[in-house]
Amino acid sequence: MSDLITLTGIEATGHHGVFEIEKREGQTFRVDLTLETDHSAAGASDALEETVNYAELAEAAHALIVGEPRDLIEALAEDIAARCLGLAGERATAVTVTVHKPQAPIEVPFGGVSVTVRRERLRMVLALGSNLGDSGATLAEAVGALAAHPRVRVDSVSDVARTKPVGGPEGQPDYLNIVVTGETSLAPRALLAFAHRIEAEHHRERGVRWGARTLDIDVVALRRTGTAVGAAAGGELVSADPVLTLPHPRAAERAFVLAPWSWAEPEARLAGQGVAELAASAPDRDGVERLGPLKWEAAAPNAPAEGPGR
Ligand SMILES: Nc1ncnc2c1ncn2[C@@H]1O[C@H](COP(=O)(O)OP(=O)(O)OP(=O)(O)O)[C@@H](O)[C@H]1O
Ligand SMILES: Nc1nc2c(c(=O)[nH]1)N=C(CO)CN2
Repeated sequence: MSDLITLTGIEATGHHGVFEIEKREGQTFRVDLTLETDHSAAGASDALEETVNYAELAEAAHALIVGEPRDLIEALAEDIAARCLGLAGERATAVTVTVHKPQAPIEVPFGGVSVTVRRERLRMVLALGSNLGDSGATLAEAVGALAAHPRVRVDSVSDVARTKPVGGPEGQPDYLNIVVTGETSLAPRALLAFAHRIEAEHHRERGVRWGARTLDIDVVALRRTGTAVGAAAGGELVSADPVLTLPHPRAAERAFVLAPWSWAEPEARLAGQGVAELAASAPDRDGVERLGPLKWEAAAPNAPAEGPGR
């Protein structure tokens, strides 16, 4: 989508800032935002329901400027981006938000200071595994925690696979593995940090490489929205960053990831190849047994609702 809705100069007094005096006295904040959308339907029908009402976007940004004080304008920009994507839902793919702070406490003459964030809705594929403790319950709670995040939407949870351990020390218990697909408006690094937080809540310890673990959550792939599941590498994010390598560097050779993913999304592709075909030729394919659905809804901390960025 390459059509835009742009709002500039949404202005109000807010109480954001690191310093106590900023929180107490307040100052002017100004916001510009651009929503990436598709105007073809609204352009043809002339119907407000087919687009995102710019007044709602402006009111949302205004409410956050005058609302709960944040220390950083980065955090305010992040909140506004999330709210706009939540309001727009499927009608937008991305938003760019700039927060200006013209009276910032800077001791030298300056012409202006601002931060800009761009956030987009991403299709996500996560692989979860566990081979210590009550693995079924742990996986169910982890899916519940993912679904309860306001900026994550879980669309499908694969059947559970019982799998033979791949790599790592001898004598580990079998794993339970699942794949979760859905959408997020979190930045990729923030999604990984959230996954690590859920792992930590389940007492994940990192010792021996590929050692037994209570819970592992890997980001297998992220894809821009608006590209079909089966599209060859369509919109797939690629990154060589060791903190978050995309797609996951070992996913394409792991039947314990590929098989459950193909059960949840039979047409899925990874780096241009069919996931089901990759699963059928992965070295560990004979160690994968399909058990059945995971009952996770009851484990959700809050009932899953709405969608990313609400
Ligand atoms: N796509 C990714 N998903 C999850 N972690 C990743 C990814 N790319 C890089 N990493 C990094 O890998 C590091 C090790 O992750 P972790 O301890 O989960 O590895 P592991 O599950 O034992 O092994 P493997 O990476 O082979 O699945 C993490 O600190 C993380 O920053
Ligand atoms: N069967 C199985 N083997 C593994 C798994 C896993 O989830 N399942 N995870 C690993 C590192 O992430 C290493 N080996």
